[in-house]
Amino acid sequence: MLDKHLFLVGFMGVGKTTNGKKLAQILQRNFIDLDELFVAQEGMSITDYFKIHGEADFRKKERDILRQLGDKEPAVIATGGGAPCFFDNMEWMNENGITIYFQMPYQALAQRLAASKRQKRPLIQHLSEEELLDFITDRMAYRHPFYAKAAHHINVLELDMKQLVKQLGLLA
Ligand SMILES: Nc1ncnc2c1ncn2[C@@H]1O[C@H](COP(=O)(O)OP(=O)(O)O)[C@@H](O)[C@H]1O
Ligand SMILES: O=C(O)C1=C[C@@H](OP(=O)(O)O)[C@@H](O)[C@H](O)C1
Ligand SMILES: [Mg+2]
Repeated sequence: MLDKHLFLVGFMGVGKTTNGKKLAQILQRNFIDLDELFVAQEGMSITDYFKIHGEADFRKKERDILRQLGDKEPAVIATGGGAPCFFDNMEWMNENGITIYFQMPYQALAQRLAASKRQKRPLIQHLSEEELLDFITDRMAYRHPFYAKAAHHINVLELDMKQLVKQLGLLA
């Protein structure tokens, strides 16, 4: 396990970025956030990129940036919530590392997203908590089959990263 990337996948707000940093620290590896890399390379926020170029262009760039990671040393990589659901990104991640699907109940996800800085996430920035729940339910109907191709499925609502490391034998 240790000589491959670990790709964290799952819906917006499930904690890929926050937990990814912790996981990388525990495993003493580099941490890469696909969204942060996107912002650094394009020189603008994801919200601005969506406004100026639209989602279709975002997805193409996101795919290209993901592919750049193939020859980097093994890292913990937090993907954006949509990345696994476009092109053959999920197959590519499965070929180039270990994929871990972070899940939690939709209600908890809606609460968490409502409390977070929504302006950073263009797809949900104008939604109320109630609308968020409908949005999550709708999108997950489409997205879950992509996420479900991950090697490991983990409920992260009450899981800390030390437990995850043990559960998956990541330090073994
Ligand atoms: N274990 C946790 N408990 C409570 N809130 C959390 C936890 N992990 C993340 N959050 C919060 O949830 C929001 C989304 O987390 P984030 O890591 O950005 O998710 P993702 O990268 O999957 O979209 C943030 O506001 C973050 O502070
Ligand atoms: O689910 C999505 O389509 C998106 C998720 C975001 O990442 P997080 O999952 O880290 O919020 C970011 O890539 C962009 O706003 C689109
Ligand atoms: Mg994130």
